[in-house]
Amino acid sequence: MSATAPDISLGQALDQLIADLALKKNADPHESYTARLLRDGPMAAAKKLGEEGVETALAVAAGTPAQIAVESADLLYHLAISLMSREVDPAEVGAVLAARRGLSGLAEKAARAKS
Ligand SMILES: N=c1c2ncn([C@@H]3O[C@H](COP(=O)(O)OP(=O)(O)OP(=O)(O)O)[C@@H](O)[C@H]3O)c2ncn1[C@@H]1O[C@H](COP(=O)(O)O)[C@@H](O)[C@H]1O
Repeated sequence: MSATAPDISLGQALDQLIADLALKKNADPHESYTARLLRDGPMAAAKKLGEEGVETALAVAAGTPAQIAVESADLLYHLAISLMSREVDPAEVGAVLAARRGLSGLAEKAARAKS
């Protein structure tokens, strides 16, 4: 991995990506991979997302930090495509994460086990 810190945060890069993808939604599928994936629909997007999840997991298990970063970026791209393919606003995902903030995963699990 690079010795210096990147000059863009993951949140900023994701916001930028999501804005860029919205502009590609109705592009020519011969000129835009995004448009091609969206044309192919949610089932194809889900398959691609699963593949990228496995590739990321394999990188985490045995890859270098740089390989993990590359596979993670592919995974996030295909997650963004998958959300678009089902018309889920990425802000909804953000809201779920924000609502969970400060609630320990362990406490949440324990509360679930009792109900
Ligand atoms: N961030 C990405 C991005 N990340 C990953 N990918 C694509 O996803 C692929 C990773 O999936 P795979 O390794 O499975 O690739 P593959 O086997 O060639 O894929 P398939 O043949 O199975 O479709 C990469 O090779 C890229 O082609 C991306 N394609 C596009 N973007 C962004 O989307 C923008 C719009 O792209 P277009 O819609 O193509 O103009 C670009 O400017 C980028 O910012």
